[in-house]
Amino acid sequence: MSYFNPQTLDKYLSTLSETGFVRIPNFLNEQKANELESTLSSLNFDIAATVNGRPQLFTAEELKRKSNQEQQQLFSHIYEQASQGIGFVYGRHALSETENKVLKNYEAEINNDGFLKSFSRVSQQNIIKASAQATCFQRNDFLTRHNDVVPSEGRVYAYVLGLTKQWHPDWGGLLQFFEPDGTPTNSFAPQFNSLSIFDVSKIHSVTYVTPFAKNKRFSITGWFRTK
Ligand SMILES: O=C(O)CCC(=O)C(=O)O
Ligand SMILES: [Fe+2]
Repeated sequence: MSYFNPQTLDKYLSTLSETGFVRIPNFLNEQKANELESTLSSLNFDIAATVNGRPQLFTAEELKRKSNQEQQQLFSHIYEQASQGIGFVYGRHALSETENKVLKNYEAEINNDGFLKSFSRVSQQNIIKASAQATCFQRNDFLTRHNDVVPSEGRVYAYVLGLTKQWHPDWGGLLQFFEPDGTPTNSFAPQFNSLSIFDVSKIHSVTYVTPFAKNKRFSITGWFRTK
């Protein structure tokens, strides 16, 4: 059984090179997508947040150990920065450090030669790897506008593999693109087993997940890289 759904990537890759982004539906074999979804549903995520302008990771226990006052101070600092368009809060689990077999297997599959070659061809750059992290956005999580350019990592394309089974667009959590002046353009609502790919220079955000979101927004995200 093949890990990916047999489909021709070519038409999607031409859209990617013409517009800078594309979404491929039904990307993985259905059974593999279900397996990843149930893996993420029971995974421990650290909490990634921007503190004093720097990304920080907390374990859930570390946050719980803080007093109410410390938590309030931390979040009022995070929200003050966010009000100026800086920062994020969401759950993250790095695949480079995971012991989980299902996730390890995913990482190996997304790094298969065929993909790396296809993405090298479209970008006309030598893509040597795809990085990966599992993410979970729940109520009150967000990721403000940014681009994904990191020259030291040689990021070329970002990808988001959607693993949320049920989502309502009114719950937020949209992958939202913007013009450089902040005008919103395209937007992708979470969609199970879709692979969204975009040029790292595109400005984007994950919109605030509302307090009435009933589910968690699970994804595996990463970058196709030259370094
Ligand atoms: O989860 C998403 O849709 C995008 C995540 C993202 O922009 C990032 O991790 O840099
Ligand atoms: Fe991003």
